[in-house]
Formats: sequence, C-alpha cells, structure tokens
Amino acid sequence: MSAQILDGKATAARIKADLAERVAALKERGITPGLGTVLVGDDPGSQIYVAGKHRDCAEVGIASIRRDMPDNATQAEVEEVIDELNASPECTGYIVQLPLPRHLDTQALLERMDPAKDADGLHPVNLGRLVHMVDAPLPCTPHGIVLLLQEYGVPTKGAEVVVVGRGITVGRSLGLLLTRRSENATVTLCHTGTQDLAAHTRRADIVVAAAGVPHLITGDMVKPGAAVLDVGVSRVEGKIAGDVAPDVAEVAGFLTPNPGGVGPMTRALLLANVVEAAERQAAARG
Ligand SMILES: Nc1nc2c(c(=O)[nH]1)N[C@@H](CN(C=O)c1ccc(C(=O)N[C@@H](CCC(=O)O)C(=O)O)cc1)CN2
Repeated sequence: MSAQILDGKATAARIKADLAERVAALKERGITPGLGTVLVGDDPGSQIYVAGKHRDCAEVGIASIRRDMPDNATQAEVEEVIDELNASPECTGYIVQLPLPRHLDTQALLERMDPAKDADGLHPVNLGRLVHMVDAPLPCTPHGIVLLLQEYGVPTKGAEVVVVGRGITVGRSLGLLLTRRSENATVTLCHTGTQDLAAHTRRADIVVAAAGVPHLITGDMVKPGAAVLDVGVSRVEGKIAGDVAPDVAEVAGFLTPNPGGVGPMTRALLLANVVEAAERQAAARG
C-alpha cells in the first residue's frame, strides 16, 4: 500500500487563483492590498520563505513591502520598523519572520504589532480571540493543515489527532483550531517531555509532525491508514529533511510531501489573511 498524497502545492494554487480574483475586485474599488515582511538576519531558510511570500504576492496582485534588516539590528531598530508598518496606509498586513536572532525579544515585538495588521494571526490578541472562538486572522500553517485535510476528505470530527511540537506557529495553535466545534477532533499535543511518543502516534488517525527533528516519525509509529502531515523542515547537507521518514508512505493512508505539502499552504493562507483584512477595511469604508 502507498499513501495518497496530500498535494499542498496544487491546493495552494487553487486558493491563490481565488485570491487573485478577490484582489482584482478590490483594485476595481481603488484598494490594493499590501503585505509587509520584516526579516532580520541571514538565516537561509527565512530568506527562502520570505522570497517565496513576495513571489506569491506578485502572482495574485498584492503589493510587496520588504523590510530586511541586518543580523545585528537592535530591538529599538526593529521596533521602529514595526511602528512604521503599523502607520503605513499601503500596508494592509505584515509579518515578522521567525525565528528572530536570539538577542531580540520576540514576544515584545509581536505585541507591538497592530493586531488589525497581524497577517500571521500570532499576535496575543488574535490568539486570544482564537481561544475564545471569536473571529480573527488564523495562524497560517494550522489553517493550511485544516484546509488540506478538508480538501482530501480526511475527517476530523471525532478523530484522534496527535500533534508533535508545541511551538506557537504550528502545534499549540493547531490544537486550538482542531478542537473548535467545526473540526471537533480530540487533540493530544506531544513535545520533548512526552514519555512514549510512539504509544501516542500509533493510536492517532491523524499525525502532524512539527518538531523539526529529521525523520522523527517512522513507519512503525503510525497506524495503518492514518493521515500524516509533515511540517518539520531541517536542512541536511543542503537538502530538505522533514520530520517524517520515507517508510511512513508504506503505512499511512494520506501523506503530505515535503517540500510541496504544508509549506505552500502556509504561504497561501498568509495571502488569504491579507486579502481578508483588505476586504474588512473596504467594508468599513462603505
Ligand atoms: N512569521 C512566521 N514565521 C515563520 C512561520 C510563519 O508561519 N510565520 N512558519 C515557518 C516558516 N514558514 C513561514 O514563514 C514557511 C515554511 C515553509 C514554506 C515553504 O513554502 N516551503 C516549501 C519549500 C521551500 C524550500 O525550503 O525550498 C515547501 O514546503 O514546499 C513557506 C513558509 C517558520 N517561521
């Protein structure tokens, strides 16, 4: 048996085609959505992701605003850029690319952002809204995962989901999304303190691996027929290695490729947050 591929690239292309139409409609009303990115330092992965985000913007007609800063940028310098984007009428929404260099206070910078311009859905106000099940921009990777499961008819209602990794961009936020009444999954969040990871993953209908540990999830840790989503990205000898080992394809029922699975969905859902923010601003204008 070989798993059915959950094709994030193809699904993201459909989402982007729909967004391009919505952007065209906004432009007819004189509104051009703009995405800002704040990138500090020269982390190779972050450089690739930010470049991809701006390529996507060009594809759907969203204006790009890039603020690249050196690795030794100070907290005050990054705060100044955040203040500028908060005030900029051209910037509908923006992101601070993570991770930031260690000398910067990530939490303070995220909190300084205008929550109405938080295109990542990672501002504490927006995460708080998600906890309260109130409308807010959703974190991009978790949202992309939920849509990818829906696209391929993988049921979440009543499903046992094991998420490996408790980071805010994926694991913790995904737990919030999947336990909404609309998804109704039962979620176990595993992390470095989990005693017997395999005992959890073997029970799961859906496994989401977001630990950043190459080939952490192996075929013997997966229930036959389960859906396995590989979020982890490690660069080993210049090549991408996911958290999921190749032998999982022989056991799983559904599997995301990596690259080409969750990554493109993350980028598409970022654009969706920008377009939705622009539509909200247009509605407020009347
Ligand atoms: N502010 C944020 N920082 C980070 C986030 C995030 O959602 N917001 N998530 C990750 C990285 N990430 C988004 O920025 C991201 C990861 C992967 C991809 C992607 O398209 N990957 C491609 C492969 C690209 C390559 O490495 O060659 C794929 O999977 O096909 C996009 C965005 C951490 N930081």
